[in-house]
Amino acid sequence: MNPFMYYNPTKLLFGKGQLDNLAREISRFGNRVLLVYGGGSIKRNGLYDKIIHMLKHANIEWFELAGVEPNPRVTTVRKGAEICKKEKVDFVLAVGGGSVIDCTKAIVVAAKTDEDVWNIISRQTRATDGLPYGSVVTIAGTGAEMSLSSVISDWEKQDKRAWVSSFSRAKFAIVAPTYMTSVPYKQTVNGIVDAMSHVLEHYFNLATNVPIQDQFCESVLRTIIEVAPKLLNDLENYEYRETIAYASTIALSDQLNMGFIGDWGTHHIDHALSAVHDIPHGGGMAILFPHWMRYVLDVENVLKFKQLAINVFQIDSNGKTDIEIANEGIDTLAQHWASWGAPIKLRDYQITDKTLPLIAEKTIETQPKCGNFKRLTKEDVLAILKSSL
Ligand SMILES: NC(=O)c1ccc[n+]([C@@H]2O[C@H](COP(=O)([O-])OP(=O)(O)OC[C@H]3O[C@@H](n4cnc5c(N)ncnc54)[C@H](O)[C@@H]3O)[C@@H](O)[C@H]2O)c1
Repeated sequence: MNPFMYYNPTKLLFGKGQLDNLAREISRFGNRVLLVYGGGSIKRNGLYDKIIHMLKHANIEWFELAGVEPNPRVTTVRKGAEICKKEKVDFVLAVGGGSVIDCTKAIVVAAKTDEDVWNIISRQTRATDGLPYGSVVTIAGTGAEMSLSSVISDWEKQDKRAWVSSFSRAKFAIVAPTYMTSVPYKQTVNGIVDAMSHVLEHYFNLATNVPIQDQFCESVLRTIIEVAPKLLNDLENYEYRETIAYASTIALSDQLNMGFIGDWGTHHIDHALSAVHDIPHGGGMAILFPHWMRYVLDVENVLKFKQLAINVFQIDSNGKTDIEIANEGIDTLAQHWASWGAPIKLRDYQITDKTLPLIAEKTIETQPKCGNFKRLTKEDVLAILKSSL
């Protein structure tokens, strides 16, 4: 493995009752709070009322930014930053999923500069300061609560960018499976696929001597595969929600990938795809990942695919070539996702071959070094997209 430094100071409060610590955690940093949330699911499941009650009780003044879009827009980030500046907000609280958390990561840096935040998101300049923020996570999948990264779209330019800053690290994350029982079936599937795709992105790396990291990844994948169908048959089951939520958080907390960088090429393709078509991230990953695997599999890297097939998908290797075993593993992954109801082809989102060259162009334009396990050219990206139709 490569030498590494691990530093993740986000305080994680996980599970039943942890929400009760919210006001205490906020009060360590401020008492004028911007509450950021999405389309209103937190009002329907009672979380909003509970949080407002806690803020009032702790004499914390709050302002609100509601309506953060799935695939959050830079225009919404600007709105949030304006509220922070005008109301002298000293802490931002994200309540929701990856979209709300990502939007908050951008708001906190935008609130501390007069520069347009897109310059930071598009990596023309770096953030130099940021307000502190925390999150209450209401949907499992992205793991955005423990990660530095944020993904923001400029819808007018059809541009979606992943960016990082040391100021986008949360002070705390409260992961609340209790409030995840209201997540609808389709979004639950998207989240499960997203968490698995993060683990798979780590798994496909070029480092040598990473047996512990490999087995961490394999055990998370095996557990998700075992629990996901149970959860999908019983959406209100707390224990299944808890397991998937923990898998999702750990998948992007940098604990599975110490000592190497994973591939991430498929994520880059999906960012360009959803910049053009505004589809859910988990849905895009479900379509793209098996096709990326089939495209990059070759005799030089087959052993990693074979290891995945045997250790995670329990493929019987008797009498089969390495390539056959690897392909059976890929097919089994795709079958699991399809059987859970994940989309399997781009046409499931009414996407045709018309926009594929543009998506390939955007992928490489925003990420010239696309993929680490296998570096992809624009032609490679186009071929993967075509096979995903
Ligand atoms: N920052 C990162 O590290 C990272 C990683 C992966 C993906 N992302 C980004 O995150 C975004 C997707 O986030 P997401 O998958 O968490 O979904 P999301 O935040 O977009 O939410 C999806 C939907 O679920 C609803 N929802 C959320 N919680 C709910 C609940 N408890 N009950 C009922 N409905 C609920 C929301 O209102 C929304 O309509 C994408 O923009 C993606 O690019 C970020």
